[in-house]
Amino acid sequence: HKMPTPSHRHCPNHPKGGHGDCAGACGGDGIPVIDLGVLLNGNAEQRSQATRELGQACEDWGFFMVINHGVPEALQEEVMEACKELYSLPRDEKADYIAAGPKDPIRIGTGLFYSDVDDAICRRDYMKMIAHPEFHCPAKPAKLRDIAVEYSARTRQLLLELAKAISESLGLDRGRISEVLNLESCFQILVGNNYPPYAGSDGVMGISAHSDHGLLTLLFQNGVDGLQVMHNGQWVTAKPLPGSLFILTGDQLEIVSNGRYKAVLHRALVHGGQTRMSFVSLVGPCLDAVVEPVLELAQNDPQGMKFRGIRYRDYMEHQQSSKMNTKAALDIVRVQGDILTCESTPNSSTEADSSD
Ligand SMILES: O=C(O)CCC(=O)C(=O)O
Ligand SMILES: [Fe+2]
Repeated sequence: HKMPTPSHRHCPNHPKGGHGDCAGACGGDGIPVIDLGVLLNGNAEQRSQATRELGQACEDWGFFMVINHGVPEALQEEVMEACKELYSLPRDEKADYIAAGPKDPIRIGTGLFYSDVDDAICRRDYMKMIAHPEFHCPAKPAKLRDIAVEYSARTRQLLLELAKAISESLGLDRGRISEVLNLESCFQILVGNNYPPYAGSDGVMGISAHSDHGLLTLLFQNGVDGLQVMHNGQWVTAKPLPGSLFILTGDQLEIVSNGRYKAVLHRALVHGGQTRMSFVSLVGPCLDAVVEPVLELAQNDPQGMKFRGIRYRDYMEHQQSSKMNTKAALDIVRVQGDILTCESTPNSSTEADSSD
């Protein structure tokens, strides 16, 4: 059953029109803002209010900004700098990673392909490294390791705290999602995306519409906007509040919540004159966890169980091996006859392209 809808405060940034009301504070365009300081350290009443707002953000948007998150800005700068250095290494120092396949723990790639969902050429360079349960990191630049160890630990802790509050927002014990997904052994990947400037950016974009395969994704950027999230059928450009981090809901949250919290569809545009960079820290279930709707949620749902169980490792493999985009990967576990909208594009010619 649904929690009672909290009384909506009117969004001060949107006196009229647009997306109108939003729960709690909100940034431009009504994107919800979650104050982690209040969520973790507020008094009981403040915490339960913040938890309701978090649930509302997951349900209405699948996307929000966190403020007072405790990840030092200096550390974010260091991540950005180290990543730039990695990109600018001579090619032979990166050759092993460039040759790596989707199952390798460290991978550097250049994407240039046509996406027919967006009718655009997608142009993105990326660096991916698995950070948990085993930590992997390129040997150069030498400073990257310490920075990545700390950054991955801090963002993982933040995302796991959010997972507890999200669990509570679903009316479950705080530890329930963590328990069913074995988040102690969670999968975590860091991704640095680099989008070169593209003058006359008509028909060119950075990354085509997709949802992330994990549970929760944290993202920040180099001051150049371009991330868009789908909300109420419209693309909304995400403009971060100073000091905030973006959080996106992933496919595994949609599955465990039995469809109540949907994975957010998102994409990134390129900038005409500036390089855009984004940095992703994605947390998912333990690779061996069989992900399925939490039993209590399915039992309380008149439509019953909306997804079948699947091992996260298999889900990821499926998502990465098939030519698809948007949210087609979820269809493999969707229970037949379900009336949820399906946004799959079976004839798509794009590669699987989300943060893997
Ligand atoms: O660059 C962005 O803002 C989005 C990146 C993204 O969606 C991803 O890496 O999965
Ligand atoms: Fe993504």
